[in-house]
Amino acid sequence: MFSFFKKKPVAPEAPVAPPAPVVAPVIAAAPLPDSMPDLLPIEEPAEKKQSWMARLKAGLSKTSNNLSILFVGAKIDDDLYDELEAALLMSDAGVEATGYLLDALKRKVKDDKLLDAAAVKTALKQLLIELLAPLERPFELGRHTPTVMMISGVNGAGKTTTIGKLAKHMQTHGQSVLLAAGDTFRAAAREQLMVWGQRNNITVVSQASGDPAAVSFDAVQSGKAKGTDVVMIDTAGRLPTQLHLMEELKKIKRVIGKGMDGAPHETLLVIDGNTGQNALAQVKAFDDALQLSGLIITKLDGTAKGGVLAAIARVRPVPVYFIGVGEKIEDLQPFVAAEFVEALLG
Ligand SMILES: Nc1nc2c(ncn2[C@@H]2O[C@H](COP(=O)(O)OP(=O)(O)OP(=O)(O)O)[C@@H](O)[C@H]2O)c(=O)[nH]1
Repeated sequence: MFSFFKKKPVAPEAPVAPPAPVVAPVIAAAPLPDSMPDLLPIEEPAEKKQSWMARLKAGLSKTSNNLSILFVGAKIDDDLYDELEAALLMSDAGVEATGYLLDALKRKVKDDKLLDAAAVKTALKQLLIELLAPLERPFELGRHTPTVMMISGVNGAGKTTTIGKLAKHMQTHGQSVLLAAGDTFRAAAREQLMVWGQRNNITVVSQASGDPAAVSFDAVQSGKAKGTDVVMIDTAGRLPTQLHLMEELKKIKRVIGKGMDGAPHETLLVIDGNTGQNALAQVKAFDDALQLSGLIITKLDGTAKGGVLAAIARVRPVPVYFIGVGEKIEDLQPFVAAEFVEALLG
């Protein structure tokens, strides 16, 4: 059993197809671009290592400062509720979730006859945990061989770095991983993944002149032939308003399904948590197009918009598998509602 991933017993799969040719060009080692930091070493010196909770807390401090300050020596009156409403909206919790939380909190204060601000804060924490809990879902591996993951998102959301972090985590936990450089739009993105794969001994399927659907298909075939545990398919960044590119994503998903029945087993969206309500719009648009199975929310470090998770929970509750608070490998961790709320209002 893994701490980072939940391992399911392997289910019998359909007979393995004959090996497909894998294009795996050898490219000279080049300096890694800034956008793909070297993710090794995993272990940092103990004195430098902050615990996950400390890093999560530090990352969310801009959001939490705006909320926590309200409860310091406050009276429970309309002013407190007005300020709380403003703070929740400023944190990009959105109108729906803010209204829901305020109504529920007022009811609880009345029913439980809460008299001081500290008790109200505790009640708010409880309500937030209840709201966010349905987003919490352990990431399961081992149901399929390979488990095929398709990763999408807007430009710069953190897709490629997140794939790198997850691949290293999986490799560390004894899983074999194969990556598909499905971002055929940006040559540098492909090279970035290739160089990183070489350094970390992870096979990357790539095509110089690429159709992303074909690269994805090759990767799935190769993963099946080799009995790889996980195939992760990177895709080029795109905006939901670029309709032809959204159609391309749907095609990639369909073609992956032709490579393996039931694949992709995980259709993931990476969102930049710093974009607040815009991130919610992305969740809706990508979910409409792809029927997402999960989210990965990056860049929650330094954001004042951490409330967006409440908006997602209320409006489009797609499970959040992982959250990220920085560029290092250990800065990406499974989402746990109680931890998140503790960091926000602890
Ligand atoms: N501060 C911070 N930066 C992050 C985090 N995750 C990723 N990044 C950085 O965000 C930048 C963009 O990351 P990429 O992985 O290249 O993003 P992408 O979505 O693959 O980008 P495109 O290929 O252009 O679509 C890089 O500089 C990453 O190091 C995070 O949790 N916190």
